Formats: sequence, structure tokens, C-alpha cells
Amino acid sequence: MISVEDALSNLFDLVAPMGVEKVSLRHAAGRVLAENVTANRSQPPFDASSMDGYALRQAEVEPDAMFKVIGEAAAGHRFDGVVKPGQAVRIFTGAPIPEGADFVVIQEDTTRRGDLLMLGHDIDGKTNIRPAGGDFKAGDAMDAPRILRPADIALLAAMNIAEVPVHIAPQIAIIATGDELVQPGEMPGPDQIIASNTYGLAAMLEQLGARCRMIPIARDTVPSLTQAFKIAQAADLIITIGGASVGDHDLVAPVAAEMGMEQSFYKVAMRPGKPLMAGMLANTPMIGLPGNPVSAMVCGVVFVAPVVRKMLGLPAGSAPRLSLPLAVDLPQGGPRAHYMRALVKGGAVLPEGNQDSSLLSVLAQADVLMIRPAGDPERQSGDMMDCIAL
Ligand SMILES: Nc1nc2c(c(=O)[nH]1)N[C@H]1C(S)=C(S)[C@@H](COP(=O)(O)OP(=O)(O)OC[C@H]3O[C@@H](n4cnc5c(N)ncnc54)[C@H](O)[C@@H]3O)O[C@H]1N2
Ligand code: MOO
Repeated sequence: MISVEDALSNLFDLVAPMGVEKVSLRHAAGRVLAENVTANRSQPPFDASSMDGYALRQAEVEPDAMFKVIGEAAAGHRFDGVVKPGQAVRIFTGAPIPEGADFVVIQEDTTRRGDLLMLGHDIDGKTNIRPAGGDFKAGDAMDAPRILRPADIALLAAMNIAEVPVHIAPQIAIIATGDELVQPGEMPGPDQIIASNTYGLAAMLEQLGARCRMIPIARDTVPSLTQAFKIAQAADLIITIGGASVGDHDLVAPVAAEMGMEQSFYKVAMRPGKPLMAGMLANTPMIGLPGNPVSAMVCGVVFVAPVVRKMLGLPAGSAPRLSLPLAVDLPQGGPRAHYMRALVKGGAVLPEGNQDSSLLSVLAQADVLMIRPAGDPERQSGDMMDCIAL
């Protein structure tokens, strides 16, 4: 049995970041930027008015000063002439500042009659001009890697980057194993249940940006599992669920071995999730998750999601932690790290009463996984605990 940390580091050794493809900006949200990109232009590309008003010379601003309005500058339509002493140009937000002007008086501070403009008495020193390149300059970079958020998409658009280099989404094959399983929506026999954790895992990994393919359920026979592995082999990562333990029908390890899998490790000192295995099947990394629904989902959070993040080009690291005070006292922990389903109440973390690894209802209402390291001592209410948000 190896530690969670060693298991994760072994898993990172099995995978490499995916290659790069260009996608249109419209399809880049949520993808991982793969190369630094640089702005094709500056924004704003010219000194621009930030208000509706009049462009003139700041040196001439004083109470009751009079100007002659000689033209208009609107967004998309600059004023071509030069503003000379005693002159002003009607200007609107977003318009280029005309040559000669260095100040915009907002229209609320003016009185206009025909071509004549008179300033009011309370004009402050704010120029109301956005300088050229004040947002970003041509050549400014957005650095990779980076998960592109909506604000990044807006920035890339303003930089006039219509095609974005992103990491190719890994294709993940998910194999459920077991004679007892049917797909959601099917009619289960009297001894059967519905495959659930495969769906939870696919949702988790697709949310990160992977593409998941549900392989037909492998039955508890060597030919059926062999067939499932063959179908899955074109994927970038194979995940099996179930059949990982020591029972007579737990065939994942022997069948994978028969097919030439180079095992990286088997069994991790954690609960739930002990019978986790991983290795290379031909050239495809494979992770075998335990079948208990909560075990598979916890292993998804602790191991598979970080592996997928590495494949997506993000830094290899464990799931992000937050630190929360414990709401209750806890007796000494066991020899395996315990990833406890827990609620967050009033800012404190409260482990749920029943930690059985079959209880999806408990997992679904949990806010965090609270981590008790292997050999954790007795804990008092108020002790700070590492948690992973769910
Ligand atoms: N003698 C021992 N028995 C078990 C041990 C052990 O160390 N010694 N470990 C236990 C632990 S811990 C776990 S976890 C399970 C893992 O077993 P498997 O990975 O072989 O999983 P299965 O036996 O196939 O299934 C376990 C359980 O989960 C249900 N299951 C399986 N796949 C799915 C699915 N896709 N969706 C929903 N539910 C699924 C399955 O019906 C079983 O109820 O082994 C313990 N036993
Ligand atoms: O480790 Mo099992 O995954 O405890 O239920």
C-alpha cells in the first residue's frame, strides 16, 4: 500500500499534457490556453473620451469661459480638424479626442446656445480622457497556461485574437464492470442496480474540459472485460470502475495484466478508495477505481481530476485545499488517510454521521471532503482541518 501523495505522483508520471489546437474564440471558454498570446492592437487605439461633453483646451477652463463649437466627434467618427484656442468640439463617449484638445468638459457642466458654449463653475481637474493603450498595448501578453474565463474571452476579443491556441481535450474512456449493473433508464433485474458513479465521474471530468466516452458495461467475464479494454484503447486515458478488489469476480487487474498492463501501483492507504490501481496498457494510461460509488467519486476528486488537469496543460498538483475549523471533537484516526464527507455549517466543518462508501445520498449533500491524514491524532473542536470543496 502506498500513500496518497506517492500514488498521485506515480499517476502524474503516467500522463503528459495534450497537444495544441486552435479554436475560434466562440469555442474557447473553459479551455486551457496553451501558448502565450499577444495583443494585436492597443486598447483604446487612440485617446478617447470617457464622457459625453465638449473637447477643448484645459488651459482655457475657467468659470463662465466661452467657446465656439466647431464640429462633432462620435464613437466611430473622429473630428478631422484641429481645436484652436476658443474652440470646442461636441464629443461623445468612446470618440477619439480631436487634435489640439486635451480635456473634456461633461455636458452637465455647460450651457449651450447655438454654436456658443459657456462653462459652469464647478469643473474639476479630471480630463475625462482614456489614454491610448490605457487598457492594454499591442504586444501585451496573456500567459499560458490559463483556464479561459468569460472575462478572458472578452479581453482576447478586444486584442483581436479570433483563434486561440488551447490544449486538446483528452478523450477518456470509462468502463463500468459488473454483472449487477444496468444503465440509467434501463429495467434492472431483481439482483441488479443502476450504474451511477460512471455518470458522476463523466460529469466531473467533462466539467474540467475532458471528453468522456461511456464504454458498454463489462460483465464479470474475461472476454467481456477484454472486449471493453479493446474498445477503450484508442482513448487518452482509460478509467475502469469496480472489479478492483480481491473477490473471485474482481477481474480488472488479471485481465489488464493479461493484456500487458505495466502496473504502476495497487492499493493506497486511504479510505475510501483503498483498492485503487494504475498503470500503462500498451501506450494508454489506465486508472482502476474501486466500485463503491463514493470510493470512485472520492478517487475522482483526489486522483483523476488532478491527472486530467495535468493532461489539460495545467500544473500537476493535488486538488486545491481550504482550511476550516472543526465543529466537533474527534477520536484518534486510523492508519489510512480518511477523506470524510462533511458539511460546512457556520464556517466550521462537521463530518457526516455515516461514512459508508456506498452512500451517494450522503456524498451528494456533503459540501467538502475533510481530510484526516494517516495516523491523525485525537482532534478538538476548533482544530484547523484541510478540506477539498465538492
Ligand atoms: N475481502 C475484502 N473485501 C473487500 C475489500 C477488501 O479489502 N477485502 N475492499 C472493499 C473495498 S474498500 C471496496 S472499495 C470494494 C471495492 O471493490 P471493487 O472495486 O472490486 O468493486 P465491486 O466489487 O465491483 O463493487 C463494489 C460495490 O460497488 C458497486 N458498484 C460497482 N460499480 C458500480 C457502478 N458503476 N455504479 C454503481 N455501483 C457500482 C457494486 O455493485 C458493489 O456494491 O471492495 C470491498 N471489498
Ligand atoms: O476503500 Mo473502499 O473504497 O473503503 O469503500
